[in-house]
Parts: sequence; structure tokens; C-alpha cells
Amino acid sequence: MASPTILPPSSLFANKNCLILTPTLASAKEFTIKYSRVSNSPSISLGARSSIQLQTFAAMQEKGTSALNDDSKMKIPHVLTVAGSDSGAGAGIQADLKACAARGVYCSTVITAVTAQNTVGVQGVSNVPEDFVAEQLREELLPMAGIITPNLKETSALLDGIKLETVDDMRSAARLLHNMGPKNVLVKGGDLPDSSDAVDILFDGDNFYELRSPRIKSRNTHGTGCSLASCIAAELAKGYSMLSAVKVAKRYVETALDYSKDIVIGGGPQGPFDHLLRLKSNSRDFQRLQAFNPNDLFLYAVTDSGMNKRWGRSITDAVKAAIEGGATIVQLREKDAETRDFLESARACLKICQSHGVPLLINDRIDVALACNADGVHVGQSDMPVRVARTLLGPEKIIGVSCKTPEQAHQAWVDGADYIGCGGVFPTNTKENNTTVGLDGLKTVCMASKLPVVAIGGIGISNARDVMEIGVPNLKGVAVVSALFDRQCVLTETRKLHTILSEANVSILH
Ligand SMILES: Cc1ncc(COP(=O)(O)OP(=O)(O)O)c(N)n1
Ligand SMILES: Cc1nc(C(=O)O)sc1CCOP(=O)(O)O
Ligand SMILES: [Mg+2]
Repeated sequence: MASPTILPPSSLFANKNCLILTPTLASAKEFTIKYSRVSNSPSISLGARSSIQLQTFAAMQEKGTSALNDDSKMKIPHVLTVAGSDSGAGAGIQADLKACAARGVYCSTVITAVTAQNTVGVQGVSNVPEDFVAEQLREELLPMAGIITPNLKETSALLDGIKLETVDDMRSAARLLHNMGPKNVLVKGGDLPDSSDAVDILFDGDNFYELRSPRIKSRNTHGTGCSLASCIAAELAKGYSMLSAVKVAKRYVETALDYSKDIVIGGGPQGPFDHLLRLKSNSRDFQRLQAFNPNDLFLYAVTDSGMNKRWGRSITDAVKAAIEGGATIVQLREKDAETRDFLESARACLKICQSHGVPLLINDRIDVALACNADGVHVGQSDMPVRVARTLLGPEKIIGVSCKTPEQAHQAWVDGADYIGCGGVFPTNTKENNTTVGLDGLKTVCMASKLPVVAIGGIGISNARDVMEIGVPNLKGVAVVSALFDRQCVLTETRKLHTILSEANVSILH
């Protein structure tokens, strides 16, 4: 790539040609700021195109943004969006409002331009006087940005027209944009040629993350960028990290696009999609648009068909007892089961888990997980690669992967896993020829991992406390097989382990 001229940040605001514009609103002062406030750490996300962190909430109030005044009484997260109005209601302010509402966040609005448009095109734009908007926003937005989210055209426009044809080009561009000041850059590669996946590159100044998802064929894509940025702001406002917020936002937009493929609004070539899908569907898939909850890893019960047979109980009885005893997530690890039996058990266990709000994962078998619509899978380093599993399972399902080294942990994040299982922490008889990494190995992996971690291998009531006391915040719990299922009473053993973990949690917090 040729080295681009980097525009000074202030000109991004002052010069319309340098603003990051959506193609449909290219003549408007189209920029969107989403303001989100979480207790004492206010942040603004500059939406359709970027996101900024405000130093102080007070500074914003002094600027007279009355919509935000008295915010302290609000119980729900609050986003301020500053954007153009789209009369077609697919993008702009209208998309921001819908996306925030769909994500459970209150959205105040400042309108910068009013457009007349429909699914055929933009018929007119009337800008709100620039001074009036500038009065509210200040200059030099980009260096304050928490994240900017340009698509390929916008990235190219910001970088003096450079060509972006490959994922490597996107990475280089993300680095160049990062040099302009924003803390994070998400270059959206939806228009990348010759790619069967939609690939976005997130760069936080240290690491690149390649976020892939299946490309959704739909004419109803108008407002996708606005909605993604709004959703990032909404998730930040709820307190999620930038990385989690971006992942959830991407999943939300993908799911909404997929849900809206067949709706017909207007006769033009590009229609809007339906942001409020969640309100219209009771299905678990839509309810699970939340980020994976890492706290579910607290007491992770992993079944073993051999052990259950030995103690004369069915898998379903074993799962019921584990849940009653306090298991917070269940994995069916049925190495010897015939596929048909496994599927039948998985369906029955899923019903039990669903009725208790406990996620059910399937070990190794993506086919079984798909067939029974389980919550996700756990795979190892020699099972199906996480990236492939993600493509098959879609953005909503939980994917866990076994990791013994920092490098594997890093790859797990890049590939789109939700958590890692790290072990064997202690020697185990449950898994043959398993390498023991010890408490030190566990700590090393946890510290390197951007994902939540569950420890596994030889863990039971005698040593669970030692494991949790390594005191690394992303170690969220323990995964256990024999200490629960190679025992006479699964319920009693699970309860005991739950008590020990809870006590360890309390002592770590103090
Ligand atoms: C939570 C959790 N962590 C690790 C594993 C091990 O997975 P894998 O390495 O694929 O080995 P098998 O379980 O398939 O023998 C796990 N199952 N769960
Ligand atoms: C399934 C599994 N995976 C491991 C890993 O190190 O990745 S250890 C393990 C077996 C865990 O069983 P138990 O709790 O009975 O020791
Ligand atoms: Mg495996």
C-alpha cells in the first residue's frame, strides 16, 4: 500500500470532504456520536463512523446538551447520538434509536442534518448549521475516540484514497488510522472482494483481531454501519469492554440482517432491516443476543458416559443432579456414545438445562450441537478449528477451546472463541496422556488470555480453592468431571464444590 497523507484530526471535523461519511449521506455533515455513560466513566462513541471517550461528563453538560442533564437519576445506560435524520428510517438517528432500544439502552438525540430519502436514493439534504453542531461537539474528535468504525470506502477516504483489497491491507490501514489518535479502530470489510466471510479487523494499538462471520445475502442492509456503532456504544454503556462490545454488536447486526432477509420495505435496491427482532421472537436464539456470560463458567460440570454407567444412572439424571447442586454450565462429553443415542440424550439434557437457565455445550461434536440446537460446543486443539466451528454455528453460539499455552490462548481469541479451558491443572485419570500444566501454567495462560478461562484437570473439593486463589481476574471457575460424576451422589458433591468456590470467591474479593 502506498503511504497515505494523514489528515490532521481537526480537519476531519472541519472539512466535509474529510469527514467519515456514509455513501448515502455523502453530502451531509453526517457523523454520529453516541454518548454512553457508565457510573463515573463517561464515554462517547462517535457512531456511524467512530467513537470517542469524553474526559468528563461535566464538560459535556457545560456545553448545554440538555438531553443529558439530570442523567444521574436514570437507571438504564444512556447513549447520546448525534447524527443525520434518515426519513427512510433505515439509517441515521432513526437507526441509532432502534438499535439502542433493541439493546436495552436509552438514547438521546442531536440531529445534524435532515435528509429526504427512501430505498431508491437520497433526494435531499438540509444541514443543521455547522456552528450549532460544532458548538455541542468541540473540535478534534478523532484523538478522543474510543473507537472508529469505518468501512472500506471510508477507510480509503481517510487515508488519501489508498486501495484496500486484502485483509492485510485492512490491517495496515487500521494501524495508520490508529496513528491518528483513536484508541481502537474497527475496519469493516463487508465490501472486501473475493471473501466468502464478512471480515472486520479490530486494532487496539497492540493486537489485531480478525472478526469473521458468514456473509449474509440480503438487500436489506441500509443502516448497518449506524446500527453497529450504536450497538457498540450501547454495550459500552452497559459496562462491557471494547472487545466484548464489538463482538456483541457484530453478532447483533448479523442476527438482525439474517432475520430481516425477506422483509420488503420500499421498492428500491437497498432496504432497511428490522432492529427490534428480539421483541418479535420468543426463541432462545434471539434472547441469547447477550454477550456470553463468563460467570457461567463458575462451576462447569463435564459429563462422562463411562462414569454414569458405572454408578448406574442416566445422563439426564446426572445433569439434573449437577444443576440442582449448583452447576452453572454443563458440557456433554460422551466419548463412547453412538451418535443417535448422543443426540437423543443431548435433546433431553437441553430441555433440563433450558428450564434452569443453564447453558448446555457439546464436547467435540459440532454436528450434534447443531442438530439439537445446543448453546454451543467445546473443542480441543485437534478437534474442528474454532474458526470453522464459528462459521458453522454462527455468531450466537458459545465456543470454548482447550488451551495449554499463551499462544493457543491468543489464537482462541483471534478465531472467535468465547472462553478457554486450561489444563490439566493437576494430573487426571479421566483423560489419557494429558499434559499437566500445573497452577503456574494455568496462571501464565490466564494472564496471556483476553478470554475468560475455566481451569480443568484433577480438580475437586480438596484443591478447587487453591486453583481460584491464583487470583487472576479472568479465571472464572473450574470444570470438573470425576469429582462430580465418579461419585455416588452427584448432587451432594456438586453442592460441596459450589460452597467451596463461593467461599473462595468471597475471600478473593476481600
Ligand atoms: C472446559 C473444558 N476444557 C478442556 C476440555 C478438553 O477438551 P479436548 O482437549 O478437546 O479434550 P476432550 O475433552 O475432547 O477429550 C474440555 N472437554 N472441557
Ligand atoms: C476433559 C479434560 N480436559 C483436560 C485438559 O487438560 O484439557 S483434563 C480433562 C479431564 C478432567 O477430568 P477430571 O475433572 O476428572 O480430572
Ligand atoms: Mg475434544
